[in-house]
Amino acid sequence: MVDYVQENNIATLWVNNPPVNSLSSNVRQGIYDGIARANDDPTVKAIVIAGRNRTFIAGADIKEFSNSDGNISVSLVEVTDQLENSSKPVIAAIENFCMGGGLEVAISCHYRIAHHKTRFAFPEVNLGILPGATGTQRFPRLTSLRFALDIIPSGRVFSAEEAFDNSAVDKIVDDKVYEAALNFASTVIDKDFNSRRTSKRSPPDTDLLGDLVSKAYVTNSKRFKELAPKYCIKAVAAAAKPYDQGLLIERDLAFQLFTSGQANALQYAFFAERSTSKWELPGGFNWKNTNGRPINSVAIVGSGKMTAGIVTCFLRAKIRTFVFNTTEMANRQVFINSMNILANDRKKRRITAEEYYIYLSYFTYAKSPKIIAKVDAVIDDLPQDVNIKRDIFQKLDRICKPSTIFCTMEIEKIASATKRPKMVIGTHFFAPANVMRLLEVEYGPETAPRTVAAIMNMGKKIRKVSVLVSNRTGVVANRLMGVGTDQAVFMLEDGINDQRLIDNCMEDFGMAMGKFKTIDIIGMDANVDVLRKTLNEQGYDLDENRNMVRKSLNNFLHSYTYYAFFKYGSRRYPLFTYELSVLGKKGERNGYGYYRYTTENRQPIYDEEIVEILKNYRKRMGIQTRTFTYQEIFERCLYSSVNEGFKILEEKIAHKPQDIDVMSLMGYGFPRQVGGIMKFAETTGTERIYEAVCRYNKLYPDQPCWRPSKLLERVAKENIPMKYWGQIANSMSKL
Ligand SMILES: CCC/C=C/C(=O)SCCNC(=O)CCNC(=O)[C@H](O)C(C)(C)COP(=O)([O-])OP(=O)([O-])OC[C@H]1O[C@@H](n2cnc3c(N)ncnc32)[C@H](O)[C@@H]1OP(=O)([O-])[O-]
Repeated sequence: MVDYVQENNIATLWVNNPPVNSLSSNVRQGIYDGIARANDDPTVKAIVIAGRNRTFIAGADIKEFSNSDGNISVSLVEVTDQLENSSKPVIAAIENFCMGGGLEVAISCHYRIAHHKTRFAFPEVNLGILPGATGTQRFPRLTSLRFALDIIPSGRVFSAEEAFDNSAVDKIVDDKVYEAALNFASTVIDKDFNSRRTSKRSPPDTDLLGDLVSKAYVTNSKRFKELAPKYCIKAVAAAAKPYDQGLLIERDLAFQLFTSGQANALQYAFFAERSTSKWELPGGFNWKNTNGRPINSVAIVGSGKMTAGIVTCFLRAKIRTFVFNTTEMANRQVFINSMNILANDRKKRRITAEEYYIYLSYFTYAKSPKIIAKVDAVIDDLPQDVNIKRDIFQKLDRICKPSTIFCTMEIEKIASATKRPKMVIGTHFFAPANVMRLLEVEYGPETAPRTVAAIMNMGKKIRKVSVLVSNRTGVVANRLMGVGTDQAVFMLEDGINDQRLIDNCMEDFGMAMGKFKTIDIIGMDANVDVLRKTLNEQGYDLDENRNMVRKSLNNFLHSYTYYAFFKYGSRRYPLFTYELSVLGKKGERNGYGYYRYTTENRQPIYDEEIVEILKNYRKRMGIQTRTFTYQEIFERCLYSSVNEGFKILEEKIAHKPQDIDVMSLMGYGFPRQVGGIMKFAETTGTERIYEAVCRYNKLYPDQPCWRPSKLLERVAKENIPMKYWGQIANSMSKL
């Protein structure tokens, strides 16, 4: 784990814990013992710490946080103290990743030499903790309170150049960082380095503490539903006190965070996100035993609202991207929109000017399908009309090379229209596609495992978190969270007069956005499309009925019969959203939805008109209004999604609870500090949720989302821990 190598009078401690040299207990012990050995050896004059596997140290081993193997070794605080107190100068040779505990190790050394491409960060805040191995006290002393208050509460990654500019490293090299560190070591042998002991210094800007702290509170306020950002600010502020006092404050805050449920949930989310790449298919094919061809070129067919967002994902990954539309104007518009997205990235310094031009050079127009004949994958962004889609894909099937994969949301309909059903797969991007990291990948009954492998790898290349699901109807993430949205609409219809009440309840819980704000952002049309599709599956045609009623009655909106047709069937549908869409409210896009929006300010504004529309609606529907408790709002919005999550598992649409959690986190802004909808179920207690689901099922028999999932029933009754839920679902007979 840590190799001790001596060359002449310099000892090197090589950290070797692949893949990212995390600071597991053995590594900590190895560094500690290595420093002691070098200090005891009179022939050693200086010590270098470097990392094997072409990286320095990416931080603590997160698995050990919740899963100690009983291996008692020294703590990281003991290691950092041991480093700083070394009687011989210690030089850190830093490259690739220097994060968390790794950065705490580096700043406890006396000198730091870094490769110019090194990425530095204190990502602890993202795991619900703080740099509690003296990092909050040493870092501001080495750099400044200003820089520490920027870096530690945000967890943002910073470059070697920024590290140098802020005195966090002493030298940057373009090549061979270890050799540079050895050379550097030979220049400091026998020199006094007492002033290099970080804890002995004071931050250079303590006089500005008040202003800097206020600024940090404002900058990070959006994340204050999580405890860690606030605690990080408090801990860094304590660095203005004498070191020992600051350290006590750091320890106290670190302990409080470590034992909070949030830290546990955030660490769970870290691994859940990574676990989605370990996909598995029912026949035993999986990410390990299946190779897919690399996707080096794609064609995006169509020009919808999301096209430019999708295109930029590929451009940023330097994948040759063809945009295929039959009109030059449509192609041009996609180019302009993609250029605007990248220009914004450049303005916000997410990419450099050079990268901007390089990325754009990967864009190509295609007016004729022949131009895209040789692409590795075609991505469908055509209008929702299946006949148009089938027609175009039939043509592409004749033109494209045999290995071209077709990605569409209508897998079975496109597969049956082509002679390559094995090469047809579903990809669902979430809007805005250039921002949202979730990619839902759906396999159909005929999709080949190699096609799955190719598209899952493509997802990684375009920096998406890809979740593999089996194809049923519609987007799984929408199904998961959509049931909760329907509940919100029903409660509004049944008596809540203020949409903010439900939105606030969800936002207080930590959701990035309330239910009605989400409907507005997604757009009324998209929501009504889902309703239209659901009704189609039940044999109803929303528009057909609308036309029918229109013909027979002048104003169908006043038609009681029309609504009664759906309401008094066996199932209730969230028709109020439909009513608003018919009234011309399209959501945030046209400024009118459940809220109002102005062109200057896209923030939702409460709209009293909704109450009037609601009153008329209720009258026509014959709804007797009633009051709702906060608890009922909370339970109906969230427990309905939990029940749906269990159904998605038992129907074998998703493979494991982590996949469902990632969909809720990355597709719908579920609070990361709760871990995801399934982790929420575990924390709340499945027994409690099952009891509520049964209660609502009795109260609302016209809402099938309350039929209790068999899997939920079993895990609740037998009190089965979450780690077995996927296994049990897979052993249940297919529904
Ligand atoms: C008292 C205070 C103590 C100190 C606390 C801290 O240091 S807190 C700060 C702690 N540090 C952090 O928060 C940094 C967390 N790490 C990262 O942000 C990224 O991994 C990366 C930027 C280092 C590399 O990105 P990349 O896209 O090149 O690679 P990738 O992300 O795909 O990971 C590759 C594999 O390594 C695994 N693994 C990675 N890190 C850890 C870890 N620390 N531990 C365990 N495992 C870890 C990861 O699961 C994956 O395993 P798999 O699935 O192949 O079995």
